Amino acid sequence: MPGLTLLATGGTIAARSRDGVRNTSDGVPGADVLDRARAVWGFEGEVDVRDVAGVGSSALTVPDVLALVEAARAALTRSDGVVITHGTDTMEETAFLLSLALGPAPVAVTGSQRAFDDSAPDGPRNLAAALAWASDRAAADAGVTVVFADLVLPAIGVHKSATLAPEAFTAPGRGPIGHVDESGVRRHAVPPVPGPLLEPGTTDLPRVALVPQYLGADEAEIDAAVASGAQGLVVATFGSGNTTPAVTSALVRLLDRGFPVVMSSRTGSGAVSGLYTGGGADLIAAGAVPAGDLSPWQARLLLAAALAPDRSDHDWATRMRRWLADAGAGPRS
Ligand SMILES: NC(=O)C[C@H](N)C(=O)O
Repeated sequence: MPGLTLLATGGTIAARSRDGVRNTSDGVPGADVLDRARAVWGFEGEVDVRDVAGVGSSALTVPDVLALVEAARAALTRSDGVVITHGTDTMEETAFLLSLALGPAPVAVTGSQRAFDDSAPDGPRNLAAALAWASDRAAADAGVTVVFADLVLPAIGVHKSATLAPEAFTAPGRGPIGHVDESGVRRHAVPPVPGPLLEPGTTDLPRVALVPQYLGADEAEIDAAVASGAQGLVVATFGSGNTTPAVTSALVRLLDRGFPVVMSSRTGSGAVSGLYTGGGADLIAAGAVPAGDLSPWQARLLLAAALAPDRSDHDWATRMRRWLADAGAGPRS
């Protein structure tokens, strides 16, 4: 059995530049990226390389990522662990979908902020670290992680927090759970790893809208989301879970007719709650589900997975609350 499978999807780690502009849709194959990474710390383990896509991550769709999930699922039957190279722009969403589908399987996602042909690239070291992590016992039950800039971050809660800096990812309140550098692999925390929520073979997810809060927001985006066929809605609230009076009223009306509404905060750190009347308290009283410390983007995918078709149990809210509790993002009932 080969040690690892590398699934290459493109992104800046494979991109070449011309006149200062990067092209992520005409990148180098995974084998070339792997060669450079092997040179960093002399990784000699066996790696089965598969090029599954060759695009910037902003061009990926949910069905594309669900196809990647299936490729990772198949790879896990042939190898001890999976490493995925991926653009950084949507890495936090892909890593989260992988964790919703695969639970505790050892999958490390990485990429770079600098192009393959940069004179001081960060990609080879990031991939070297991901290979070292995924082939180490420490990764065996840690689930999906993002390995980047020497840090090992859990997929749940990971967030791209810098546009260009090589230290591109954080997971406030949740990570890093480990480090990989010249001294080797160190794991110093056990992340909560809920069991899979997505059924094997899922090829698409129901449409879920994301509605942002901003000074003076009214119900226009909510109306547009419902009119466009959304089957659920995540509101990126102010602070600890608040919304404008107009948005609170519109969401309570939706909840009263059984429309799924989930709360997440636009702050980037900490959990949402029902602390204030006129906002979070009213939404939770009407049946909105608070998504703990999940970002609006990860909460959107969680709701979509909880609403996914072909489930015998149709209670999306129960499924979400159970998963959130197992993820350390909600109360245990
Ligand atoms: N650093 C990167 O990989 C950004 C790139 N635009 C991508 O997400 O594919």
